[in-house]
Amino acid sequence: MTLEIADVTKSFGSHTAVDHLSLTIPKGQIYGVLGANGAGKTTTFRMIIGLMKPTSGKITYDGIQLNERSSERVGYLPEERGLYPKLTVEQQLVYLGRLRGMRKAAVLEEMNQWLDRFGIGHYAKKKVEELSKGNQQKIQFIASVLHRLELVILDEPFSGLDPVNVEMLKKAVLDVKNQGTTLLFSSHRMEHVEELCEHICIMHQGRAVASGGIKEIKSQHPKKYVRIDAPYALDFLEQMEGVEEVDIHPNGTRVRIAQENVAHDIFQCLSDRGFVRKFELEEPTLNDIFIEKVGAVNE
Ligand SMILES: Nc1ncnc2c1ncn2[C@@H]1O[C@H](COP(=O)(O)OP(=O)(O)OP(=O)(O)O)[C@@H](O)[C@H]1O
Repeated sequence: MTLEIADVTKSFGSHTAVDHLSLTIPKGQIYGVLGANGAGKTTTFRMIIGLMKPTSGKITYDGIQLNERSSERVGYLPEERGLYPKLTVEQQLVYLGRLRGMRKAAVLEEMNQWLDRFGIGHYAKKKVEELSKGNQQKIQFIASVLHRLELVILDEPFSGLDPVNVEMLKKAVLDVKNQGTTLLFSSHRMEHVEELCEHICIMHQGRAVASGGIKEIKSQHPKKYVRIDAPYALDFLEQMEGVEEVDIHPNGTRVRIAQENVAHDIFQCLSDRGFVRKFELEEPTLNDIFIEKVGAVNE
């Protein structure tokens, strides 16, 4: 019981936006799609909700092929905001809820709970255009989860939100997941993905350059890092065999090593020199893996 993207390609003329993409999105989880601008995330989402047809390949949910009617079965927060500026928040949400067969009273009940939770209960009668960008984003989120559909797709849900609202939305996403919904979301920000997801895909030029469980992806990544804080110069590290990069920060030094046993050699050298405040072998972060696979993210 999963969302399955099988060998999907989407071309626009001679440009291939999604290139033989295969992904399995497990049910009941939060799945993160990472990628730089133009990687093909939005195009993939549009195909899942049936706004676009794949040029080739198949997308199935619970074994059933998705089509133009799929948008009724999938909650969607689009990247470009899709609210009617002249409607009030209440009119907007009642309209969207009714489209999917919800009764007005049920919409209002859900809406009021969400608005209160987001600290904007008093905005129900305000026009969407009167709300700040961040608050419009919250309304857009409510619109995508209001009907409690099994699958919800959030395209860049955290963009434009301040850190307090990012945290608020992250908790909301987790609660929606805990009620049994499968969520698929995209982001440029690794830390959001790393915190929320068990499974991810890193997209680059329409292809999945890495996909699967975060733990497995990390364990397949042989590069390791050592974080060191010692009260003496660490320049000598750069000359050591197996040391690939030394990043010196005011609150510690981070060293990329070719494999784990180089950490033993470093530790030996450090203890010959004296006291070490901190020595820690770290897994690569998603950011490290992303940069290695794709290059730096341009935001
Ligand atoms: N309707 C379209 N017609 C032509 N080209 C398109 C169309 N939609 C997307 N593309 C192209 O497909 C590529 C992938 O775009 P897409 O919007 O899927 O990327 P993205 O990963 O969502 O990027 P971003 O993070 O900037 O939103 C881009 O090169 C884009 O210009």
